[in-house]
Order: sequence, then structure tokens, then C-alpha cells
Amino acid sequence: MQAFEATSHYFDQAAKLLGLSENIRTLLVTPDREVRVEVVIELDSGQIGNFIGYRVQHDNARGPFKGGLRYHPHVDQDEARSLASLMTWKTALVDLPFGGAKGGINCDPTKLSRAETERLTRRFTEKIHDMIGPVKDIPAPDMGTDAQVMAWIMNEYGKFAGFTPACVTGKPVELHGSPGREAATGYGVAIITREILGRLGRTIGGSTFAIQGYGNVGSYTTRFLAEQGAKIVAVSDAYGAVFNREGLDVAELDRHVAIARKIVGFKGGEATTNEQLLTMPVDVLIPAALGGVFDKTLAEAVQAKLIVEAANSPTWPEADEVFNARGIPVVPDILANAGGVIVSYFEWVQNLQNFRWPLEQVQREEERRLVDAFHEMYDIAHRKNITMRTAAFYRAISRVGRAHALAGI
Ligand SMILES: NC(=O)C1=CN([C@@H]2O[C@H](COP(=O)(O)OP(=O)(O)OC[C@H]3O[C@@H](n4cnc5c(N)ncnc54)[C@H](OP(=O)(O)O)[C@@H]3O)[C@@H](O)[C@H]2O)C=CC1
Ligand SMILES: O=C(O)CCC(=O)C(=O)O
Repeated sequence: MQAFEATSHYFDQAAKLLGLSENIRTLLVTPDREVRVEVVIELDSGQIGNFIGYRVQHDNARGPFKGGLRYHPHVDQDEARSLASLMTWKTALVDLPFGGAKGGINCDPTKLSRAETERLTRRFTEKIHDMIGPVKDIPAPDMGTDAQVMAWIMNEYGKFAGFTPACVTGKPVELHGSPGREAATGYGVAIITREILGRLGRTIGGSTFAIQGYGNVGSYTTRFLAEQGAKIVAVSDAYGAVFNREGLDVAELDRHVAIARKIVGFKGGEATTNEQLLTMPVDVLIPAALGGVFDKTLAEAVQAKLIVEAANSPTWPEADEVFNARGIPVVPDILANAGGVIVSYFEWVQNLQNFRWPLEQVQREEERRLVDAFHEMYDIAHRKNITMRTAAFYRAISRVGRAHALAGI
């Protein structure tokens, strides 16, 4: 099974409950537009570098296409299609006036110099500039991209359209970005974790956590949970993991990562592996790295009592069935990591109005939207006796379906 098939499987589980006709199902599942571009740049060595970039625009019934750009060796058309579809359901679930899109470039960003990354980003923007823009499609950061990449996109797009900060979100705060966007996804994961633990009669302070991935999402999630008294017993990155039964000192870990650029070598815990991290006996397991992490075998070995999907698509459908059968609740990606796109929405609004919000307002509004969406989803799941994932898709599909019905063909 490939990524888009997995996302469509989750869609179908909810679509059945909604009784959608086959035609409406096809309308909602099929991406609106898919673009594949060749991106050729000069490498620092003087050689030619050939890369392939993608942008998939899935659905825009509720507003402009919206979603991140990923720079990673796994990026391909199917992954972009799957992630674009997830964005449609994510923006609908938290009721943002956006549709869904995703894209990226198949490359290894760790092997590119800053100058090469800039040239790659500018050339890619040049290739897709006519399909993006503040009322068409608004990219944002995802794996392997950051505020600097967004700044280059804004600058390059401006060469075609004039000064247009709202063409992209997740920009540096000094360059029309929003306070709180960089931390927004992890901040939201911590809020959602607090809410689900509350529904289960537990607290962050009384729980142990293992977190896979220590990039933007994983590291901010870890910090916000630690601030609330969480015992973080293990974290990892692509090179390995570190474990401390008594809880890691997160401030010390951050000092180590700032210098070493990786978790490996941190003296405040024992070295371990990503595989061991994923099967540790913790209260909460948070995948915050790649997709496709949990297959059936791994799901059977997981010992966590709760999973909060900070990453997009970490769970294959067969693993989802195992978690369900084993009574391990899974908070789905389209809600757990929606804090990022919520604050992207605030950034877009600020850019359109040329007006800066303070951080407190951004965080307050982000929290309100996430808490409302969480309890709405949780109550649907409880009432209909379905998983939180199916409840999330159910709510999102009904909003997108209604928008299509009202707009007409
Ligand atoms: N950025 C955002 O606002 C949003 C991101 N997401 C999702 O969150 C996830 C993480 O994104 P983000 O934090 O932005 O990405 P980053 O590129 O900032 O960080 C990715 C992290 O994953 C680690 N990693 C990569 N491969 C592995 C592996 N095989 N095992 C363990 N860790 C690994 C990386 O390690 P290393 O540093 O060593 O390479 C890094 O710590 C993705 O699924 C993304 O789609 C969802 C919503 C919004
Ligand atoms: O901030 C955004 O627009 C999208 C972030 C993203 O790519 C995601 O939520 O997966």
C-alpha cells in the first residue's frame, strides 16, 4: 500500500458513515491539480544538479489551497498527493478558510550548502509561481524546510507579482512572519496532549513520554510538555535516540543539540535506538518525524498507552487496526499537528491586513481553535463509537462536502 491509498482508506472509513455516493467520493478524493517540475541548478562544485519538485493541489472548495513544502529524499508524487489530501481534511477539521495542498523537492537537504538550497528554492518557485499566491495556494514549512526557505520563496515570488508577503507562511518574524509560527505545531501538540490526557483522567505532569524526531515539531513539543512537568524519558533524531528512566533534562539536551547538531552523544541519558524508543513502556508515544512509522508488527509491539500523531501519516491502516483492537487511543495527525496551519492562517490574515498580532493573541487563538476542535472530534467518536481518526475525517469531510454542495459545480 502506498501513502495516498492509506489516506484514502481513512477517508473511506468516514465516508461510509456519511453515506457518500460514489461520484461525490471521487470528487472529494481526487486531487484537483498535480504538477511535477524539473529543477536544475548549478551546484557549488560547478556541476549541474537535477532535482524533481512537486506541488499537488488537492481541494479548494473552502478557500485557497494550503500546505507545506518538504525537502527530503522520500518526496515523490504519491507522498505529495497523500499529504495534500490530509491538508484538505486538516484545514476543514479546525475550520480554517483553506483547502489542502502539499509539495516539495526530492533532495537530501543535509547534503546541500545554504547557497545551493537558496538556488534550488528560487528555481522551484520560478517554476510554480503561476500556481501559488495569496488567493490561490500558500506554501509553508514542512520537513527539511524552514523560515529562511519561506523568505526566499516570498522574495522570488515578489519578482513576478510584486511585494506579496501573504504568498507563503512560516516566514521569519522580521520578514512578515507571525510570532509563534515556528513553535506553533509543537505548541499545539502539547495542547492536544493535555486535552486527551484530561479526558482519560490523567495529566501531563503525571505521565511519561517518548518522542520520535527532534526537529521543529519534536523539539518544540518536548519543550512545551517539559514546561508542564512531563517526564520525557526518550527522544530521537535520524542518528539515534537517548533514554533516561528518571526523565531527560530538556534544557541540557537543547544545549547539547545546539552544539552537536544531533542527539547522539548527550551525556544525560543512555544511547538507544529509534526502534527501542517506539516500543518503550511509556504513557504517551509521540511520533514527530517521518510518515509510515507504524506497521502491523510494530503496532503489536508498542507498549505506550496513548499515541499522539505529531508527524503526518505515521500509522499505516493495518497498524491503526491493531491499535484500535488493543485499545490504544490514537489522536490523529490531522488534529494533533494542526497548530502549525492554524498559526499559518493567522500569519496570512496579518499579512493581508498589514497588522502584527502579539504572541499572546496568536497562542490564545491557536489554543481556542484546537481545544474546540478536539472536544468536538472526541464527542463524535464517543457518540458514534468510532475511533478519533474516523471522527476527525467524518467532521472534516462533512464540511468539505457541504462547501462543494453549496458552491455548485
Ligand atoms: N513543521 C511544521 O509546522 C509541521 C510539520 N508536520 C509534520 O511533522 C513531522 C516533522 O516535521 P518537522 O519537525 O517540521 O521536520 P524537521 O525537518 O524540522 O525535523 C524532522 C526530524 O525528524 C528526524 N528524523 C528524520 N528521519 C528520522 C528517522 N528515520 N528516525 C527518527 N527521526 C528521524 C530528523 O532528524 P535529523 O535532524 O537527524 O535529520 C529531525 O529531528 C513531519 O511529519 C511533518 O510533516 C506537521 C504539521 C506542521
Ligand atoms: O502551515 C501550513 O500551511 C501547513 C503545514 C503543514 O504542511 C502541515 O500541517 O502538514
